[in-house]
Amino acid sequence: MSGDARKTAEGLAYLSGFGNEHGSEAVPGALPHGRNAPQRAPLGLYAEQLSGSAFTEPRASNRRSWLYRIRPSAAHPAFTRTDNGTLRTAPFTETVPGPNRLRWNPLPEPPAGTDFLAGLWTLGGNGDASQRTGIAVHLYHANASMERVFSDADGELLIVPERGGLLLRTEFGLLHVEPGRIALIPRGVRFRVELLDPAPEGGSGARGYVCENYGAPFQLPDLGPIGANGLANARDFLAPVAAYEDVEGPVEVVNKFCGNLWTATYDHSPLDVVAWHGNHVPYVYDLHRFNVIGSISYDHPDPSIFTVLTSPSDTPGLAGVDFVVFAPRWLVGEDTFRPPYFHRNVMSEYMGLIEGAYDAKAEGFVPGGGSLHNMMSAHGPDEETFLRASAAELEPQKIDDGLAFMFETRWPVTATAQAARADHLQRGYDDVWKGLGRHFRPAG
Ligand SMILES: O=C(O)Cc1cc(O)ccc1O
Ligand SMILES: [Fe+2]
Repeated sequence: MSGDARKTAEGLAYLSGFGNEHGSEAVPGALPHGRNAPQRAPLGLYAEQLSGSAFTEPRASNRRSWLYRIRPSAAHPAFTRTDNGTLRTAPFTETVPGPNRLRWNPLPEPPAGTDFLAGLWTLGGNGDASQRTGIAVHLYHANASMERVFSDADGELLIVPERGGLLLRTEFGLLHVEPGRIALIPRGVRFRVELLDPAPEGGSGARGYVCENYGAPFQLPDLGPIGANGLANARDFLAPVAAYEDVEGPVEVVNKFCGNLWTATYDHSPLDVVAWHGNHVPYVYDLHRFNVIGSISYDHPDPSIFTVLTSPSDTPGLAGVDFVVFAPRWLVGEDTFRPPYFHRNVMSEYMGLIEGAYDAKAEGFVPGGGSLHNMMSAHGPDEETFLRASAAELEPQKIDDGLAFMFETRWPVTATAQAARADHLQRGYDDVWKGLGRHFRPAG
């Protein structure tokens, strides 16, 4: 194992900037200059391109990286099928998509020895992985570090921890992510997840959410009249510096391909990239860096103003999925009902809670849980929130007691069978709106 690969999460070095042409070498001289594929790559390494877009996609959306590695990725035996566990993939056909509002409590405790991959539990999703459209919503609960290596050919992985820190050992280097931060692993990039804190505060194991995005890679949203700065600033996305494992010996590598898990035992670690350059790279981002923009006059703005990352579709403004964060902010709206409004949305909304509480729900929406409000399903503040906000004194108010997020997607989300039948599915969620009675007084 190289010195770099043995680093802990503390003191990791990063490269700042989203979408940049980054480059890094763990050993001086490992990264070639002036060409990608010299006749003999430096230090006896193999040169290999990893393409995240078609070769011919427009420059603005073209993604690839060049990796300089001890062994070429091609040097591996055949993959064989292995158990998919609780992982499911689009098209989702185990249930029919429904108009009912659904809400779940956190996942139950997994058996001892559950690593991140085994701990992935699919809630639902849309589209078709082999057509590269749509998303899957997964939750994870793990209590063991991975010893195997994983890569996902079906899509990129947006990891949103809710409990416990993770060290991600990727082909590109090491990333540290913890609750309040997110990680983005591009399609096809191999990585291993190690738990930094086996007994985090509030419970055992590491928990969180994953958006598996089969569609166009996440990018920063356009800012329009907001201007050149704001929301998630590009420089706050951090890519790793090169760090490699020089390990000879059996390593299990699991590959998710068109919905199934495939396994092969390599005779070396595939995390053996000594240098790399390119823009198809993993990132971490601290959600506390999000520059929240909102109304300073009246009305509650649409939550698109809170978009951190968007996966665009062929129709401008219509995202395959938006990742939206409800971060601490001031509310100052005058003569305004300040919490999220009642609404029906053509987009479908999966929401999760990283910590604290969410301003539309007084109770029942808990960290590690989640809610699904599918296309056109009516939702909004629960009764208690409605009554409180309708009567509130409209002083400037700091909302800083929680961190919630939303995966908002253009297609309805179909639940998996395990999600539709789960014990931790809350029965009676509709009741949170039941008491909203009539206040209509025609005479004013
Ligand atoms: O349903 C939700 O809580 C998410 C949401 C938040 C908001 O501020 C406005 C609209 C919306 O869908
Ligand atoms: Fe909503």
